[in-house]
Amino acid sequence: KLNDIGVIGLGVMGKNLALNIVDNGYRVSAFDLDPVKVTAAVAQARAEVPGRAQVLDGCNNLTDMLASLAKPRILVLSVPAGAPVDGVCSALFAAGLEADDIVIDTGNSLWTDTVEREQRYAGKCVFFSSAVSGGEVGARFGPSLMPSGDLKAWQHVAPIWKAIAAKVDGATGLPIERFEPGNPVTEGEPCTSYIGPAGAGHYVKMVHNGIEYADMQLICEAYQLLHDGLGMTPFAVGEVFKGWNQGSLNSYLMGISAEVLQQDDPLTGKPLVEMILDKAGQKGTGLWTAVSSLQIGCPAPTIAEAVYARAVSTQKPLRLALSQKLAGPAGTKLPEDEQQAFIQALESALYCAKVCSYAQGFQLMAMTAKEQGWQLDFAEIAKIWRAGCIIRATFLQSITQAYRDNAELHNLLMADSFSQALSQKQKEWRKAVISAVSLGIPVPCIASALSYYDSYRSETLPANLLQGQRDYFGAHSFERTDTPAGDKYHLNWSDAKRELHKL
Ligand SMILES: O=C(O)[C@H](O)[C@@H](O)[C@H](O)[C@H](O)COP(=O)(O)O
Repeated sequence: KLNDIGVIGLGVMGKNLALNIVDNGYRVSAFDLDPVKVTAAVAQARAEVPGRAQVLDGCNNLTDMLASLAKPRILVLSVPAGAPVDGVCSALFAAGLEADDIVIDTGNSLWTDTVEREQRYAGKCVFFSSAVSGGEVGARFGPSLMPSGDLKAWQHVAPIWKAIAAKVDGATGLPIERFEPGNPVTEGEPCTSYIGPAGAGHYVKMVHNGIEYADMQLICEAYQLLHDGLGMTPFAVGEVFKGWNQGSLNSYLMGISAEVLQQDDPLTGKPLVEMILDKAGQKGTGLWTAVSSLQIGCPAPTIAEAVYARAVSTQKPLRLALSQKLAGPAGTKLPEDEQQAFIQALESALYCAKVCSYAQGFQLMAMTAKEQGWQLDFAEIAKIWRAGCIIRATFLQSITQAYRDNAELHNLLMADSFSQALSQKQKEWRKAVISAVSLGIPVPCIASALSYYDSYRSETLPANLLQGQRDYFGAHSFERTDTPAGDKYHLNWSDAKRELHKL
């Protein structure tokens, strides 16, 4: 009997996706340039559920893989973004791939590359894509999947994707999680649905990662405030996070942050986090999101600040030098009697800033969708992010609801549920930022989100002076508040009479 699907690239994500597909009853062919990885994956599939019928067939080359698959063939690529994707495609064409075979790129590819590949490979194969979120455990037991491209191809892929995707309870919206090989979650709503034409899925995943950056940075800022500002141990901060994880800040990232903070270093016995060098890595998706927001003119300061925070963290020598040169506030600890109120205020601040970073991400997707002519369903996107992915959080249910109430929502801050919550919590948010500033502790994301909030609730912004400045030095002209929109004026600043001209 021919197999149902092939997986190419058996690194952590590829191997786990393959095992997940096998768990769900599909026959899988697996290939990797490294034969050791093939043997290991086949052995793991056998060992995890001894004696089970469905198998993982290891292939020695792509020709064998193509021969082992039912047509039209479905091939999952789990290789690094960029040239490796094209490398595998060329090798598949050489091995005999056919025009209606479906190739699915599951890496973190730049969305414009995906658009270009679909066109470039048209007639040689159906180049499809499905971004995957959830890391290695997600890939193994249920990721969030963001497929896009040819709709007919999706019809072929959908049954497998819906089977392997994370699941949520339809009524509560809560994840249904089980991490047992051979015993997949089959009940509940799958966290995957067709996103749109080529590139749309990778764009949505990119924004997911931009929001992920902001979420992570916000939690890190809270940690530094509690650790440096209140003198709490990492373990004690972990306890606070565990408490917050029971409330409106419930999320996968909050949960793992508590675990990381309460983990001791196997080598020294000290809190592991105190042995980890404070230099953050990044592989590009957050940066792409910030760049996309700047290009399209969608304010996403909290996402951008999260990218910058990673950048400044890598400049350790400069920070060490400047920490000896630059003065800061005298008091660096919050008095005991203010600590409880501060922890509460910080919880509100984190919630408000989190809402703002999601508002930035969803508005960015909406503006790009308009530009690209995509029909993105934001209620559905929030729904498939409720489980499996890195930003999974109960609060995504409220976003789903907000877009179900109004699919044309311009910005999440317009939704009553969020505008009321932020209006109610903004006092505490300000208190947290004021304390951070007076303690000299950097909160680029918590504070930029507050400025974002205050900018959007400002009927008038100082852009009137800015237009005056631009007109003064560059005759860039300005619109007036008392004439029809679009009418442009320029004042002759260098002329003593300073005449105003309608352009
Ligand atoms: O959704 C996910 O499963 C993750 O986001 C995944 O895609 C990956 O871990 C990031 O790419 C890490 O990104 P950085 O290395 O840029 O932090």
